[in-house]
Amino acid sequence: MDEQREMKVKNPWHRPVIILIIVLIAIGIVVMVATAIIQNKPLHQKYKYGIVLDAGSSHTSVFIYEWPAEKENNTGMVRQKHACDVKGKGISSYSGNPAGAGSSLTDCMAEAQKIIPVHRHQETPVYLGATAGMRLLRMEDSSLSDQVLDAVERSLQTYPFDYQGARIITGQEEGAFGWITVNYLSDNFRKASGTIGALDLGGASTQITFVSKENSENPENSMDFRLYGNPYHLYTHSFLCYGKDQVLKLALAKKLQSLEMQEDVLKDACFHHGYKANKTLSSVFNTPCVSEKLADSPKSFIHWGTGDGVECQNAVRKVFNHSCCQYSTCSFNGVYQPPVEGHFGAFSAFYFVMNFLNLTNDDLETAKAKLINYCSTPWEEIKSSYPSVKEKYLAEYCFSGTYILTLLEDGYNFTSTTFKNIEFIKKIADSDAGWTLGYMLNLTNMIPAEAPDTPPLPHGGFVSLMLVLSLLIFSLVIVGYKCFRRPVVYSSAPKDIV
Ligand SMILES: Nc1ccn([C@@H]2O[C@H](COP(=O)(O)OP(=O)(O)OP(=O)(O)O)[C@@H](O)[C@H]2O)c(=O)n1
Ligand SMILES: [Ca+2]
Repeated sequence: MDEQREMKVKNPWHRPVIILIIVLIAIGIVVMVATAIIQNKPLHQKYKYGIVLDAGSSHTSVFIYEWPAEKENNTGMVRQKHACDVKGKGISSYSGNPAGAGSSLTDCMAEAQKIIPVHRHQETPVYLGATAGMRLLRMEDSSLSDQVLDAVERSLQTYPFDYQGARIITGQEEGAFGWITVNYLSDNFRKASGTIGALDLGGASTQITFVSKENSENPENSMDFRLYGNPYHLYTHSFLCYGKDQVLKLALAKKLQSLEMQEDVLKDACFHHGYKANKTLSSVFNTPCVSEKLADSPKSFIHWGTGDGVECQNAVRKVFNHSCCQYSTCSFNGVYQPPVEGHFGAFSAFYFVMNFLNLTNDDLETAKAKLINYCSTPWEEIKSSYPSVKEKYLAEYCFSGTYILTLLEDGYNFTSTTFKNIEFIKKIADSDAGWTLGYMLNLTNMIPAEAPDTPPLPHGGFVSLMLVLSLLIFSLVIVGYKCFRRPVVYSSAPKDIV
């Protein structure tokens, strides 16, 4: 019978071996990817903590920072976890009762004990930095400022944290650490994309800090840093007495000095029409910022608002002395300042005041016009429009707004064009802008001079790459198998020969 017989001439064990190889490759890939994922998956985050007390002239704030324990040297990792405002005034107001300065901290420090996990307490550093209020107290009486610092030190040592010291920081530190804070939070050091300047306005001093191309004409205004492998040449200056509370005293004192001796009514264009308050002379002259004391004058005066924004501007300009400058350019009071460069973040009272006045998004001309209008609003109307705002704050916003615009324009020499480069900010990435974060980063060596070695790929990228490559290999093996497997050979057998 002629019968075509189909016959495979393949090696009988060929197919199972290839299948076994493919299965082994697949298992190998799965194991490889699984290992990569497990090996590289972020560990359950363990956090470390640090506490910084900002003992400002008007009040004290306690800041708690946290960062992933295993990523101490990665920039951008430290964040503000909590902020607590200490009740009452700043520590310098306790010069008559130093112990009170210590006990004022108890509520906020108790909060810190609750927020930070107990097993981290012992290793959590605590720093207190005091600013312009304490600088002024030290100028008046250094033994009093020492007593206040001793009292806060004794208080802070009673907590289970790692107490690292309480000191009055310098104006340069205040400016530079504020600059570090805003640029750290904006991730500008890692991106190396250029930095922003920092403008800080407190109750008793104000700081301006920015990177300048100019060679500094005064070493006191210059600071050099190397951060993450990049050098930064900073211009910084802190004006003691030019915080908004002290400058108000300065402006009032100038007016009081020009009053006729017998008068006891002080007409003030920076306060609203209808505002009237009895004030003592000592409430104005109780600071080293106001040098000439008034003799032969009534012990109190009536502070009488006339609400004239333009006149207020003229009065505020008088607190800046432009008559002497021994450098190529100055801000005011003979202080060297190169022209402002780049973008700026303006925080603390710059923000509080401009935000209250709703001027944070305006250009300079609009802001001035709106402010003049605000200053001319009668006091009764202001009070009824903002019933929940403390009267003391409310009464001063016309003055403070005028001071801020004058300081920026006449003091620091911002123009209508460069004013647009100022952003009024309170927080960046949920952390307050201020000097405290930069201070802690510096003291805990968390900003290295050189860029730390980091893996070329982030974890997510690494895992994805592994996955894609594995799938590619797998597909290639399948395709290879299909294309190159030995063809099935059919052969026609010769008819049976009988
Ligand atoms: N919501 C707020 C909070 C504060 N202030 C005022 O803003 C000023 C500055 O506050 P702050 O930046 O906290 O100053 P300090 O740090 O206390 O002062 P310094 O930095 O000069 O030591 C103070 O006059 C305060 O009364 C305000 O107008 N509105
Ligand atoms: Ca401050």
